[in-house]
Amino acid sequence: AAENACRITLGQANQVRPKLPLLKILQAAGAQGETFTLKEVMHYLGQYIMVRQLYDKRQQHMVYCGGDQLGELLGLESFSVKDPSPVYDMLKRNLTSAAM
Ligand SMILES: C[C@@H](c1ccc(Cl)cc1)n1cnc(-c2ccccc2)c1-c1c(C(=O)NCCN2CCN(C3CCCCC3)CC2)[nH]c2cc(Cl)ccc12
Repeated sequence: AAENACRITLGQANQVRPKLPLLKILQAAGAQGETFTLKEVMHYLGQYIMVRQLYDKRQQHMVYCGGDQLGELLGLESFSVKDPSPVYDMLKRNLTSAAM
């Protein structure tokens, strides 16, 4: 019925499609497929930072991504997880809506 159709489209509506450079980073962290929720994108980016050991072991909120593809995408050598704005700016540039 209509509400089911609505739920199906809503389900699809919050999917995003990462552009290739970001998709490669997510896949390096174990992501499968080409469309994700924003929550999944953030999860895989966090996993990527952990697996590539880009965070400072002593100051664990600091991420040193210079020289890594993540740093290329962010245009940053480092950032603090306490200020997500550079990450959101990068996502705006590297995510398209998958609903289309
Ligand atoms: C609140 C959240 C966040 C989420 C988004 C943003 Cl833009 C900032 C901040 N967050 C808080 N600390 C982290 C973090 C810190 C160091 C290393 C890895 C992750 C995260 C990030 C997550 C995540 O999915 N976080 C789950 C719980 N984290 C706690 C921290 N844990 C580790 C901290 C370092 C030592 C080992 C555990 C991992 C699980 N995804 C991210 C992706 C990026 Cl581009 C940057 C940071 C994160």
